[in-house]
Amino acid sequence: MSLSRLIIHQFRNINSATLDFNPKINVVVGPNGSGKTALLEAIYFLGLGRSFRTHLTSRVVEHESKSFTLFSEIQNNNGSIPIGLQKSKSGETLLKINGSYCKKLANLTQYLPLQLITPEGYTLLSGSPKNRRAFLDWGVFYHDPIFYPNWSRIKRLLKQRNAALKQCKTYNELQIWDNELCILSEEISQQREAYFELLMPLVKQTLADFLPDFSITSQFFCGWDKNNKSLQDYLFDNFYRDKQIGYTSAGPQKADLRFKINGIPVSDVLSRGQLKLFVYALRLAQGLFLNSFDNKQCVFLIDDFSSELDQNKQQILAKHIINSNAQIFISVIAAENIDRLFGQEQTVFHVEHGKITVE
Ligand SMILES: Nc1ncnc2c1ncn2[C@@H]1O[C@H](COP(=O)(O)OP(=O)(O)OP(=O)(O)O)[C@@H](O)[C@H]1O
Repeated sequence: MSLSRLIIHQFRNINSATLDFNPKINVVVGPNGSGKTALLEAIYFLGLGRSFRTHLTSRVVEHESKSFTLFSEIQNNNGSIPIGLQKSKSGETLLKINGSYCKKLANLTQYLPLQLITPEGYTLLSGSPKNRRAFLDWGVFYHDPIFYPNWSRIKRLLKQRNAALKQCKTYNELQIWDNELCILSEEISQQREAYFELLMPLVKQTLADFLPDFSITSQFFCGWDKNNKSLQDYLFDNFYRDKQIGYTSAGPQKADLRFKINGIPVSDVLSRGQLKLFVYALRLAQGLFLNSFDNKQCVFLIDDFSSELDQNKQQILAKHIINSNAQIFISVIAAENIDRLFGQEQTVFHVEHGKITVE
């Protein structure tokens, strides 16, 4: 899957643009505040139906306009799919996929598997487990079609269970949710673990190039200590404690990925540049996985490619990006080094005050 064409109207400072993209590498060059991130944000909006910078559509629509519109052509294994999305400041959404109106923005996710890497991307490793669950679940979502319905059901069950937890007096009153919750939790934990086991060898291959001086261990934590007791037993034993804190403290909603060097979390050992390289290794591996196991092409949005990486690391990273078989959009402030890194493989877009031109 790749984005072959994008027409933008009134999105941030981009008033109007018609862009034909390279199926491999697209470099977006421009000074600060020119609209590079706005272009990546527009692509992200098409892939996920939301922004990565704000949850308020009114911030994304051009100041003087009432709505933004994005038209795109997405190429997949069977041909081309037109997608149109319009969102207004007052909250109306119009989505058309392949000629038919569509109500759910969530339907967009199946057309353009997107990975975003921003300068703050290292929070995947240093931030809360929620970030790592989102990372893992992105891959499981595309790999295993029953993951999403299972996970949606678990989220609903947990919401009901947490509400009931506050009211009930004995554990037995929760049993009605826990029977189904435990079965589904086992299932999605197995799906997550199976995906992680297949992904890690790809991550390690890339890490051998990116961070050759470190030996990094990885571990999937399913959300409770499986070797100690079953989730059913945890839910029973934690009843009074959970009731006090007001939520369920064990289960797949607490899953995490743990990466360590000599037993210490990577976020306490690696520098910011090194953490950024680790995040690249993780996300590039997901792109490779999607390509080799799921026969889909991933789209990478890389905001501010060169930040915090020295020349040598940029070169190693560029080599992996070229070999990733994904479609890549990279934003940079200055293009000089980029030509040397990506050579003939790229199309360069210049952005100046929201106007985009092709080199
Ligand atoms: N809703 C909007 N309407 C019009 N302009 C906007 C809107 N929201 C933000 N802007 C402006 O759009 C410009 C583009 O911002 P963007 O973040 O895309 O810049 P950038 O090229 O990525 O810059 P940097 O290199 O500093 O990250 C900024 O000048 C910003 O003030």
